[in-house]
Amino acid sequence: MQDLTAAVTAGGRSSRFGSDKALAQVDGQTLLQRVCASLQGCAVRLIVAPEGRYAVPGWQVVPDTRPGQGPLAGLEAALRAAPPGWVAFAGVDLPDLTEAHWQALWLACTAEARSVQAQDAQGRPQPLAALYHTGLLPRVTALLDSGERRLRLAAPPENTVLMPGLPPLRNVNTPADLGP
Ligand SMILES: Nc1nc2c(ncn2[C@@H]2O[C@H](COP(=O)(O)OP(=O)(O)OP(=O)(O)O)[C@@H](O)[C@H]2O)c(=O)[nH]1
Ligand SMILES: [Mg+2]
Repeated sequence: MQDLTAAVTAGGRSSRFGSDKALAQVDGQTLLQRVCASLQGCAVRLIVAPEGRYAVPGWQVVPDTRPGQGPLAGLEAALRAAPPGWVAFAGVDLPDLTEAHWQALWLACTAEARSVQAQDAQGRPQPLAALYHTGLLPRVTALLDSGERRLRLAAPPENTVLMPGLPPLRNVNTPADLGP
């Protein structure tokens, strides 16, 4: 984990949630705190968000280079700010993320890989709780410049390692997703 740069992308508007979901609580902790806790073992720790919106001790806030353009733009800002190497990139809205999730992805890295992503039970990749290499920055910038916004295109499929079998990650988009 020391060799990974942590980057939590938190520049969204939470329009479906209705208030800032990063500050919503699960078991006495905010969603942002929970995701940060899963990445506390990383030496460099970044939150991509507007300056002044969040303060987490030990975490550096990096502003979006293209505010409001979505998580692919958040990844661009993260890859730009990170030292060369691997970035653990997470959404704020995955309260069940654990250090074990990141360690499993880290162990699955290969020499050719530029991204490592968990696959859910339906076989869908999970690009918002995934590893990305800083070498992807020119590709991500070119995608955004061309108007592309889909995070799942950030890495070429042939350089993406998919890992089935990890515990499913709950994704919070509305207050109902927080459970009863
Ligand atoms: N840095 C950054 N992160 C973003 C941006 N847009 C969304 N995100 C983050 O990407 C993650 C997943 O995005 P969504 O579930 O769509 O969150 P959201 O955009 O805040 O919510 P909605 O407005 O309901 O779509 C969350 O962690 C968001 O904070 C952005 O423009 N910049
Ligand atoms: Mg959104």
